[in-house]
Amino acid sequence: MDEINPDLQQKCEACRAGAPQVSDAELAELMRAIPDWTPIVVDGVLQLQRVYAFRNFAEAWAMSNRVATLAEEVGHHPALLLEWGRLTVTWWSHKIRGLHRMDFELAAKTDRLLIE
Ligand SMILES: C[C@H](O)[C@H](O)[C@H]1CNC2=NC(N)=NC(=O)C2=N1
Repeated sequence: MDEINPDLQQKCEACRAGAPQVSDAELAELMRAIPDWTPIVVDGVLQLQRVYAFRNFAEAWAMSNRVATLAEEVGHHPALLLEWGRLTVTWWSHKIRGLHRMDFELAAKTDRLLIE
């Protein structure tokens, strides 16, 4: 098992067991900041999901690379489903099996990676 990069671990507030999940009130408030995203529940775990549409596979692929680069920078990772003309991005915090404020921040950052 290769050494876990300690500063990456520190960087990701949401990646620690015991990190706080957002409350229902915070969820409602935070969702207003990311109106194009949808809260979903998968295997009992609350997650944030958005489907981005593109003209072809290459553009969806390029966006997936930008999101992957963001994830590596912050040490917090989404699920990415890459298809022809579509990229589905799903953010949640694995360790706490739910949503941390960081998931909302990263959803907003993901939107800013779109190149119109
Ligand atoms: C060791 C590594 O830093 C941790 O497993 C990180 C990796 N990326 C992660 N990403 C997400 N979304 N949740 C996590 O709990 C998580 N943990």
